[in-house]
Amino acid sequence: MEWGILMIEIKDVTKKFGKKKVLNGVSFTAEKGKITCLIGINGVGKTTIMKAIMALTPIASGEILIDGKKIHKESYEKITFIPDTITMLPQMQIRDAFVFMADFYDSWNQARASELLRFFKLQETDRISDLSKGNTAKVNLILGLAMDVDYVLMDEPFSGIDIFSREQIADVFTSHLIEDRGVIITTHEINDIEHLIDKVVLLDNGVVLKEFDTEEIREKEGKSVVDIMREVYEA
Ligand SMILES: Nc1ncnc2c1ncn2[C@@H]1O[C@H](COP(=O)(O)OP(=O)(O)OP(=O)(O)O)[C@@H](O)[C@H]1O
Repeated sequence: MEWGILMIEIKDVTKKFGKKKVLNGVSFTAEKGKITCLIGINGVGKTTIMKAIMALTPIASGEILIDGKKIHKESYEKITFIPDTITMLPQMQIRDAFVFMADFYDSWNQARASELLRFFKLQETDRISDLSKGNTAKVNLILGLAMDVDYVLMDEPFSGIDIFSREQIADVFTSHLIEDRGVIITTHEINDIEHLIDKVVLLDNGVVLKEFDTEEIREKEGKSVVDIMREVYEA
Protein backbone atom coordinates (compact mmCIF):
# COMPACT_ATOMS: atom_id res chain seq x y z
CA MET A 1 0.00 0.00 0.00
CA GLU A 2 1.13 3.51 -0.77
CA TRP A 3 2.20 5.42 2.38
CA GLY A 4 0.74 8.64 1.05
CA ILE A 5 -2.83 7.58 1.63
CA LEU A 6 -2.51 6.34 5.22
CA MET A 7 -4.69 9.03 6.68
CA ILE A 8 -8.22 10.17 7.37
CA GLU A 9 -9.26 12.82 4.85
CA ILE A 10 -12.18 15.10 5.55
CA LYS A 11 -13.13 16.89 2.35
CA ASP A 12 -15.50 19.82 2.27
CA VAL A 13 -17.97 18.19 4.66
CA THR A 14 -21.27 19.87 5.45
CA LYS A 15 -23.86 18.77 7.97
CA LYS A 16 -27.21 20.17 9.04
CA PHE A 17 -29.43 19.44 12.01
CA GLY A 18 -32.82 20.58 10.72
CA LYS A 19 -32.19 24.01 9.25
CA LYS A 20 -29.09 24.61 11.33
CA LYS A 21 -25.78 24.16 9.50
CA VAL A 22 -23.27 22.78 11.99
CA LEU A 23 -20.47 21.86 9.55
CA ASN A 24 -19.94 24.30 6.76
CA GLY A 25 -17.34 22.83 4.41
CA VAL A 26 -14.87 21.26 6.83
CA SER A 27 -11.62 19.95 5.31
CA PHE A 28 -8.50 18.60 7.03
CA THR A 29 -6.37 15.47 7.18
CA ALA A 30 -5.25 13.32 10.11
CA GLU A 31 -2.28 11.12 9.24
CA LYS A 32 -1.52 7.68 10.63
CA GLY A 33 1.30 7.91 13.17
CA LYS A 34 0.34 11.45 14.18
CA ILE A 35 -1.76 12.94 16.98
CA THR A 36 -4.15 15.51 15.54
CA CYS A 37 -6.05 17.80 17.87
CA LEU A 38 -9.37 19.45 16.99
CA ILE A 39 -9.73 22.64 18.98
CA GLY A 40 -12.76 24.84 19.37
CA ILE A 41 -15.20 26.13 21.96
CA ASN A 42 -18.38 24.25 22.91
CA GLY A 43 -20.75 23.72 20.02
CA VAL A 44 -18.38 24.36 17.07
CA GLY A 45 -18.96 20.84 15.78
CA LYS A 46 -16.06 18.75 17.14
CA THR A 47 -18.20 15.81 18.23
CA THR A 48 -20.24 15.98 15.03
CA ILE A 49 -17.02 15.64 13.00
CA MET A 50 -16.00 12.59 15.07
CA LYS A 51 -19.41 11.00 14.54
CA ALA A 52 -19.29 11.75 10.83
CA ILE A 53 -15.88 10.07 10.56
CA MET A 54 -17.36 7.02 12.32
CA ALA A 55 -20.34 7.06 9.92
CA LEU A 56 -22.58 7.42 12.99
CA THR A 57 -24.28 10.47 11.52
CA PRO A 58 -24.95 11.13 7.83
CA ILE A 59 -23.35 14.15 6.17
CA ALA A 60 -25.11 16.45 3.69
CA SER A 61 -22.19 16.80 1.27
CA GLY A 62 -18.46 16.28 0.96
CA GLU A 63 -16.62 13.05 1.62
CA ILE A 64 -14.59 11.28 4.26
CA LEU A 65 -11.88 8.81 3.29
CA ILE A 66 -9.88 6.40 5.40
CA ASP A 67 -6.65 5.27 3.72
CA GLY A 68 -8.08 6.43 0.41
CA LYS A 69 -11.41 4.61 0.77
CA LYS A 70 -14.78 6.18 1.47
CA ILE A 71 -16.02 5.52 5.02
CA HIS A 72 -18.80 3.01 5.50
CA LYS A 73 -20.46 1.26 8.43
CA GLU A 74 -17.75 -1.42 8.58
CA SER A 75 -14.96 1.14 8.89
CA TYR A 76 -14.86 0.30 12.62
CA GLU A 77 -12.47 -2.49 11.70
CA LYS A 78 -9.93 0.29 11.10
CA ILE A 79 -11.08 2.95 13.48
CA THR A 80 -12.52 3.32 16.95
CA PHE A 81 -14.26 6.17 18.75
CA ILE A 82 -13.86 6.85 22.45
CA PRO A 83 -16.77 9.05 23.53
CA ASP A 84 -16.54 11.37 26.54
CA THR A 85 -18.91 9.22 28.59
CA ILE A 86 -18.54 5.55 29.41
CA THR A 87 -20.92 3.27 27.55
CA MET A 88 -20.67 0.26 29.87
CA LEU A 89 -23.33 -0.66 32.45
CA PRO A 90 -22.60 0.73 35.94
CA GLN A 91 -22.97 -2.66 37.63
CA MET A 92 -20.20 -4.18 35.48
CA GLN A 93 -16.72 -4.75 36.81
CA ILE A 94 -13.90 -3.72 34.48
CA ARG A 95 -13.32 -7.37 33.59
CA ASP A 96 -16.98 -7.71 32.50
CA ALA A 97 -16.50 -4.72 30.22
CA PHE A 98 -13.44 -6.45 28.74
CA VAL A 99 -15.46 -9.64 28.09
CA PHE A 100 -18.19 -7.55 26.46
CA MET A 101 -15.64 -5.86 24.17
CA ALA A 102 -13.96 -9.17 23.31
CA ASP A 103 -17.35 -10.70 22.38
CA PHE A 104 -18.31 -7.76 20.24
CA TYR A 105 -15.08 -6.81 18.46
CA ASP A 106 -12.66 -9.09 16.61
CA SER A 107 -10.04 -6.37 16.98
CA TRP A 108 -10.08 -6.48 20.82
CA ASN A 109 -6.56 -7.06 22.18
CA GLN A 110 -6.79 -8.42 25.74
CA ALA A 111 -3.02 -8.31 26.32
CA ARG A 112 -2.99 -4.58 25.56
CA ALA A 113 -6.07 -4.02 27.76
CA SER A 114 -4.30 -5.73 30.70
CA GLU A 115 -1.17 -3.68 30.10
CA LEU A 116 -3.19 -0.45 30.06
CA LEU A 117 -4.95 -1.51 33.27
CA ARG A 118 -1.56 -1.95 34.95
CA PHE A 119 -0.34 1.34 33.48
CA PHE A 120 -3.27 3.14 35.14
CA LYS A 121 -2.97 1.07 38.35
CA LEU A 122 -6.59 -0.08 38.14
CA GLN A 123 -7.96 -3.52 39.14
CA GLU A 124 -10.12 -5.63 36.86
CA THR A 125 -12.53 -6.20 39.76
CA ASP A 126 -13.19 -2.45 40.11
CA ARG A 127 -16.88 -1.71 39.51
CA ILE A 128 -17.75 0.89 36.85
CA SER A 129 -20.23 2.67 39.17
CA ASP A 130 -17.55 3.08 41.88
CA LEU A 131 -14.94 4.71 39.64
CA SER A 132 -14.00 8.35 40.11
CA LYS A 133 -14.40 10.65 37.12
CA GLY A 134 -10.68 10.41 36.35
CA ASN A 135 -10.67 6.62 36.57
CA THR A 136 -13.81 6.42 34.43
CA ALA A 137 -11.98 8.43 31.76
CA LYS A 138 -9.05 5.99 32.03
CA VAL A 139 -11.28 2.92 31.63
CA ASN A 140 -12.93 4.56 28.67
CA LEU A 141 -9.51 5.13 27.15
CA ILE A 142 -8.49 1.51 27.81
CA LEU A 143 -11.62 0.25 26.03
CA GLY A 144 -10.66 2.24 22.94
CA LEU A 145 -6.89 1.81 22.95
CA ALA A 146 -7.08 -1.96 23.46
CA MET A 147 -8.58 -2.32 20.00
CA ASP A 148 -6.18 -3.30 17.23
CA VAL A 149 -7.21 -0.54 14.87
CA ASP A 150 -5.17 2.02 12.91
CA TYR A 151 -7.08 5.12 14.00
CA VAL A 152 -8.41 6.15 17.39
CA LEU A 153 -10.76 9.11 17.88
CA MET A 154 -11.10 10.51 21.40
CA ASP A 155 -13.70 13.06 22.41
CA GLU A 156 -12.41 15.31 25.20
CA PRO A 157 -10.21 12.71 26.95
CA PHE A 158 -8.91 15.36 29.38
CA SER A 159 -12.13 17.13 30.21
CA GLY A 160 -13.22 17.56 33.83
CA ILE A 161 -10.53 15.41 35.42
CA ASP A 162 -7.82 16.26 37.93
CA ILE A 163 -4.25 17.19 37.03
CA PHE A 164 -2.78 13.81 38.10
CA SER A 165 -5.20 11.82 35.96
CA ARG A 166 -4.57 14.23 33.09
CA GLU A 167 -0.83 13.65 33.42
CA GLN A 168 -1.28 9.88 33.48
CA ILE A 169 -3.46 9.99 30.38
CA ALA A 170 -0.94 12.28 28.69
CA ASP A 171 1.79 9.70 29.46
CA VAL A 172 -0.14 7.10 27.47
CA PHE A 173 0.08 9.32 24.41
CA THR A 174 3.87 9.27 24.51
CA SER A 175 4.09 5.53 25.30
CA HIS A 176 4.37 2.52 23.01
CA LEU A 177 0.67 1.85 23.68
CA ILE A 178 -0.23 4.33 20.96
CA GLU A 179 2.24 2.70 18.55
CA ASP A 180 2.08 4.16 15.05
CA ARG A 181 -1.63 4.74 15.10
CA GLY A 182 -3.38 7.86 13.95
CA VAL A 183 -5.11 9.65 16.81
CA ILE A 184 -7.63 12.47 16.67
CA ILE A 185 -8.56 14.14 19.94
CA THR A 186 -10.87 17.03 20.67
CA THR A 187 -10.24 19.53 23.39
CA HIS A 188 -10.73 23.11 24.42
CA GLU A 189 -7.89 23.05 26.96
CA ILE A 190 -4.61 22.88 25.10
CA ASN A 191 -2.10 23.72 27.84
CA ASP A 192 -1.43 20.25 29.28
CA ILE A 193 -1.20 18.50 25.96
CA GLU A 194 0.54 20.92 23.66
CA HIS A 195 3.80 18.93 23.80
CA LEU A 196 2.02 15.71 22.79
CA ILE A 197 0.28 16.76 19.63
CA ASP A 198 1.70 16.81 16.12
CA LYS A 199 -1.02 18.70 14.37
CA VAL A 200 -3.76 21.19 15.24
CA VAL A 201 -7.04 21.99 13.50
CA LEU A 202 -8.66 25.21 14.78
CA LEU A 203 -12.43 25.24 14.34
CA ASP A 204 -15.04 27.92 14.63
CA ASN A 205 -18.74 27.64 13.82
CA GLY A 206 -18.39 24.60 11.60
CA VAL A 207 -15.38 25.82 9.59
CA VAL A 208 -11.65 25.19 9.84
CA LEU A 209 -9.86 28.48 10.54
CA LYS A 210 -6.36 27.00 10.43
CA GLU A 211 -4.63 23.62 10.20
CA PHE A 212 -0.96 23.41 11.18
CA ASP A 213 1.92 21.21 12.23
CA THR A 214 3.00 22.05 15.81
CA GLU A 215 6.71 21.34 15.27
CA GLU A 216 6.78 23.41 12.13
CA ILE A 217 5.34 26.51 13.77
CA ARG A 218 7.62 26.00 16.79
CA GLU A 219 10.77 25.65 14.66
CA LYS A 220 10.04 27.99 11.77
CA GLU A 221 8.06 30.70 13.53
CA GLY A 222 9.07 30.19 17.19
CA LYS A 223 5.40 30.15 18.16
CA SER A 224 3.34 27.98 20.48
CA VAL A 225 -0.12 26.58 19.74
CA VAL A 226 -1.56 29.17 22.13
CA ASP A 227 0.21 31.98 20.18
CA ILE A 228 -1.44 30.79 16.97
CA MET A 229 -4.81 30.39 18.71
CA ARG A 230 -4.59 34.01 19.89
CA GLU A 231 -3.74 35.19 16.37
CA VAL A 232 -6.58 33.23 14.80
CA TYR A 233 -9.37 33.61 17.37
CA GLU A 234 -8.62 37.16 18.46
CA ALA A 235 -8.18 38.48 14.91
N1 LIG B 1 -28.56 15.47 17.39
C1 LIG B 1 -28.54 16.80 17.28
N2 LIG B 1 -29.65 17.48 16.95
C2 LIG B 1 -29.63 18.83 16.81
N3 LIG B 1 -28.54 19.59 16.99
C3 LIG B 1 -27.41 18.98 17.33
C4 LIG B 1 -27.34 17.55 17.50
N4 LIG B 1 -26.06 17.22 17.83
C5 LIG B 1 -25.37 18.39 17.88
N5 LIG B 1 -26.18 19.42 17.57
C6 LIG B 1 -25.76 20.85 17.49
O1 LIG B 1 -24.68 20.92 16.59
C7 LIG B 1 -23.71 21.87 17.03
C8 LIG B 1 -22.36 21.19 17.15
O2 LIG B 1 -22.39 20.23 18.20
P1 LIG B 1 -21.15 19.36 18.62
O3 LIG B 1 -21.58 18.47 19.74
O4 LIG B 1 -20.55 18.73 17.43
O5 LIG B 1 -20.15 20.48 19.17
P2 LIG B 1 -18.81 20.33 19.98
O6 LIG B 1 -17.84 21.24 19.34
O7 LIG B 1 -18.43 18.90 20.09
O8 LIG B 1 -19.23 20.89 21.39
P3 LIG B 1 -18.80 20.41 22.88
O9 LIG B 1 -17.43 20.94 23.10
O10 LIG B 1 -19.83 21.06 23.72
O11 LIG B 1 -18.90 18.91 22.91
C9 LIG B 1 -24.23 22.40 18.36
O12 LIG B 1 -24.87 23.64 18.10
C10 LIG B 1 -25.24 21.37 18.80
O13 LIG B 1 -26.26 21.96 19.57
